[in-house]
Amino acid sequence: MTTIVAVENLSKRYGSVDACQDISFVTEAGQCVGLLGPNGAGKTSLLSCMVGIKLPSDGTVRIDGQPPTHLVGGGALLGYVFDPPSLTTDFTGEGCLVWEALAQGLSRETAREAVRQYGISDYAHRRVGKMSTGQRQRVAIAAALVGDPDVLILDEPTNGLDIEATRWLRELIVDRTREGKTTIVSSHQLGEIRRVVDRVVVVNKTLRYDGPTPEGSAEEMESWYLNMAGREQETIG
Ligand SMILES: Nc1ncnc2c1ncn2[C@@H]1O[C@H](COP(=O)(O)OP(=O)(O)OP(=O)(O)O)[C@@H](O)[C@H]1O
Repeated sequence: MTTIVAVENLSKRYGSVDACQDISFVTEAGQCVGLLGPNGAGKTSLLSCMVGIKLPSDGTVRIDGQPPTHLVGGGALLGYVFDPPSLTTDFTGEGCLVWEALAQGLSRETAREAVRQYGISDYAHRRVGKMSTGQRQRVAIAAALVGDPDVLILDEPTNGLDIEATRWLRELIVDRTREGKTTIVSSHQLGEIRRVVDRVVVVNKTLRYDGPTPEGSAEEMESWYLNMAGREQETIG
């Protein structure tokens, strides 16, 4: 097993707000890891530090041994999508993929191939600003995948996706894992998460759990999660 993502003693503070406190975990190449935690638990802050769009207050992140800030434009290693996706609204869907491909030193044809491969041809000619939430999300995911990155980080990617698109994303993640690619995905959809991940990490400011996805019914998983996230008392009370 080769460690591809290493988070070590990561803390993120915004003024007096502690979003993440002393979080450490590693992800092996080829794993799919689900990141769970209640609203405000620090998932987006953690993932933002992991991809280098925010700097940790303390601690380090290494993607294949390098700080993520050294990987800007290095899409072959790292792709990511946050919610809402950061796409230029005046670009067409295809334009976004072309932009991303050229930034990575890839050809326009690679971008056009990705439009076909990721099933966004029906609306890729439309401007992002005129797309539905789900269409935008699919374009953002396709743009993140244009360089076929070894590591893909997705923050609540099923937001706005319909049932067909949710299945599309699930199959895409499962295929990536089969190919030995790494995916880290945050979500509030426990049922969806357990269908694609090998392992879950639960945070609520601090790391609460890092291990295999629990077995059992949907209700049992929900109770397990609330307990891990430190929410069981509040829910029962
Ligand atoms: N830019 C910011 N400035 C100040 N506080 C922030 C900022 N971004 C996040 N926070 C705070 O940090 C904490 C963690 O927020 P974060 O968005 O990382 O949580 P999350 O787990 O992704 O939440 P959700 O599930 O609701 O998306 C929250 O208390 C939030 O209000």
